[in-house]
Amino acid sequence: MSEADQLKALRVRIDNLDERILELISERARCAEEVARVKMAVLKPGETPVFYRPEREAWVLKHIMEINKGPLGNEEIARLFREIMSSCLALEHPLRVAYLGPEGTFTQAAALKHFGQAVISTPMAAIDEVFREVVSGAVNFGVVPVENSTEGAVNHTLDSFLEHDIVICGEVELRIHQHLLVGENTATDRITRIYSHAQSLAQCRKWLDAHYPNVERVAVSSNADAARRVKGEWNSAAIAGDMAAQLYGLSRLFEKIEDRPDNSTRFLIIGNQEVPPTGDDKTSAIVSMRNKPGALHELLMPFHENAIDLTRIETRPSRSGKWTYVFFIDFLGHHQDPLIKDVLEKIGQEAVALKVLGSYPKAVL
Ligand SMILES: O=C(O)C(=O)C[C@]1(C(=O)O)C=C[C@@H](O)C=C1
Repeated sequence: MSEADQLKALRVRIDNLDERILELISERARCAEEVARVKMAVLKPGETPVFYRPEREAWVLKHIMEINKGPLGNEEIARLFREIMSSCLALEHPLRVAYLGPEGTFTQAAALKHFGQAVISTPMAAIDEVFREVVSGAVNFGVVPVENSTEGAVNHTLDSFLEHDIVICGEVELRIHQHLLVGENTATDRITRIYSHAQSLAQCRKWLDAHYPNVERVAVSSNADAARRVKGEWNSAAIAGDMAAQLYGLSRLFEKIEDRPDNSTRFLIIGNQEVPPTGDDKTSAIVSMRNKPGALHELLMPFHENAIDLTRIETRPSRSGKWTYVFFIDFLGHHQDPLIKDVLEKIGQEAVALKVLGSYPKAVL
C-alpha cells in the first residue's frame, strides 16, 4: 500500500474512534446532568447543593491512572480526564474561582491544572483579596500559593489564615519553569534591565549571576506584570513562565533558567466546604502552644508516637502578642480518621489554641 493509502485508512479509523469517543463523552455528560438533578432532589429547605466533589474527582483521576495501559502516560491521560470532568461539572453548575492574579501568573496555571479550563476564573490583585472573595461567597473557591521548594513559605498566605475563617479543600503542585522572555523589539545584546517577581528573581539568582551579572534586577508585583512591561521597552527582559509569555506575545531567549531543576510551588484551594475522607488525605492546622520550654516537643510527640507523617511545620508571629508564635502544620491523614482524632485531642489538651484548617485529598496530578 502507498503511504497515501495507509494514511487514508488510518484516518478513517481515527474518524470512527473519534465518533465513538464523542458518543461516550456525551453520554458521560448526560450522566453528570442526572447527578445534578439527584443532588438537587435530596436538598432540604435552606440547603444549597454541593456540585463540586473534590474527593470524587481525586478518586476518578487515580482510578484512571491505575487502569491506564498506555501508550499515553498517566499524567497525560489524567489531564484529559481532568478536562472532561471540568466540562461535566460546568454543565451541572459552573464553578467560580478567584486566584492571585493578574492573568498569566503561575497561580492561574495552578487553578486551571486543578479545576480544568471550564471554570470561571477571576484574577485578584492580592492574596488577601482572594480570601475575602471566598469568605463573602462571591466565588466558590480561591487558589493561593503557599510554599515554593526553593524559596520556602509564602507568608502572606499563612498570615491570611489567621485573619479569615476558611476551609482548605485541596492542594495542587506545579513544576515551575522560568524563562528569560523578550519582545519582538528587544535588542537582545543590549539588555540592561530584567523584571520579575522577587520570588522568581530569587529562584534564578545563580543563573542571573552567571549570565547577566551587571544587569539591573527589578522586582515587580508579579511575573505577568514583568512580561507586560517588556512589551514597551527595547532594552529589558522578563523572567516568567509560559502563560505570561503567551499572554504578552513574548519569546523565550533562554528556557528553564531556574537554579533548581525540581523547582515547584504548592498552592492551596480555599473554600467553605468540608471534604470527606478519600483514604489518601492531608490535614492542615494552626496550633498555638504555651510559651514554655518543651512546647514544640509536646506538639511533635503525638505525631511521633502514632507514626503520623508530619509533612510540614512553619512558624509565624501570632499577631496577638510580642514574641509569641503559631505553628502551621501539615500531616498525612484526615481529621475524621480515628487515629488523627486522638492525636488532635492530645495536642488540643496542651495547646492554647488549635484550629483545623481542613482535610483534603493529596494532590493527584
Ligand atoms: O460524582 C459527582 O458528584 C459529580 O458531580 C460528577 C463529577 C464527574 O464529572 O465525574 C463532576 C463533578 C464533581 O466534582 C465530581 C464528579
